[in-house]
Amino acid sequence: MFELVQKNILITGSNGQLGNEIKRIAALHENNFQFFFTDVAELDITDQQAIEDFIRENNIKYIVNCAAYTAVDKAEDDVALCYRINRDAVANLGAAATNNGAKIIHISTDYVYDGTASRPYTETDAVNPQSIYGKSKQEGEAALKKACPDSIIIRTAWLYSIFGNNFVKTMIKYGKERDTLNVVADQTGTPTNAADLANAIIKILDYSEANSFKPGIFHYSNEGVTTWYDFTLAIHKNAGITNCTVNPITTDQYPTKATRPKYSVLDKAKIRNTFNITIPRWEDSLNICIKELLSI
Ligand SMILES: NC(=O)C1=CN([C@@H]2O[C@H](COP(=O)(O)OP(=O)(O)OC[C@H]3O[C@@H](n4cnc5c(N)ncnc54)[C@H](O)[C@@H]3O)[C@@H](O)[C@H]2O)C=CC1
Repeated sequence: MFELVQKNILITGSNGQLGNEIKRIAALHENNFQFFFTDVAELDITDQQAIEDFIRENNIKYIVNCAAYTAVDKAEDDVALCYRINRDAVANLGAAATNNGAKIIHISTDYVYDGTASRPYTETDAVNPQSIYGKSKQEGEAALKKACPDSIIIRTAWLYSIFGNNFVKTMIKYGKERDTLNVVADQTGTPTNAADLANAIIKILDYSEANSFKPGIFHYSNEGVTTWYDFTLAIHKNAGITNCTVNPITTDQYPTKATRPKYSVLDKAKIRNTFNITIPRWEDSLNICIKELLSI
């Protein structure tokens, strides 16, 4: 008789934007997968022994690492902790996965690039991070590949969600409170609705079960290109905010501790073609998120 074997999946950092979005859709996939949702209180990824024990005791087959140190500017001063979470803990996860025959899907960032390109980055382009956060994530990728060659690394960008704090929520808040707002117009990239990335991750898990695990680096953001300024205009339009004038400014006019890439559009042909994933445009996904935010 055919026996359905559920595969156990550990989601780390599940109280964050991406982790919460995976939680939301997990129920639809419980026939194939049993999810173990954890965050730092239940499972601190810097605790190597705890990670080893958890993976072994729960017979984990896949780890989706959504845990990270994500405070980009704060990281410039909080260097040791940033590296502990974004590099050393990722190496530990990799070692624990290898020791226990598990596979990893790890999330990385467009900040591994220096942003000097003038065409979309492909996964084979040289990395050259310009911030502590970017460096820590890039070194995390390298440490993971060494500790667990059977890993998928997804570089994403400009993540937002109905959960947590993010640019979309902040611009809605400021748009309601202020008459004018200055937003950087010379940084180009693509926003990513974390719900879309969560769907892509589930699709990769399904694919891995049905076919084979395809290790490597992959890009994922929504489709299209924008700047923070144009993104803000779209946010306000979708949210029905009409009383706030948004002024375009340059990066020099808005200094931040951490250097951001000027250009970080990601080429996504590899993830689309490998896993047969359809990627929504950023305008459509923004519309969906804001509709949901306004209904809460
Ligand atoms: N937010 C963004 O704009 C972007 C994020 N990314 C990457 O995407 C991934 C997901 O990001 P978000 O969901 O936005 O992050 P988030 O900041 O919303 O969530 C991160 C989660 O990790 C948890 N965490 C931190 N330290 C931990 C530890 N030692 N043990 C266990 N959990 C710990 C936090 O409690 C939090 O719930 C991260 O790898 C991030 O670097 C990549 C590009 C852009």
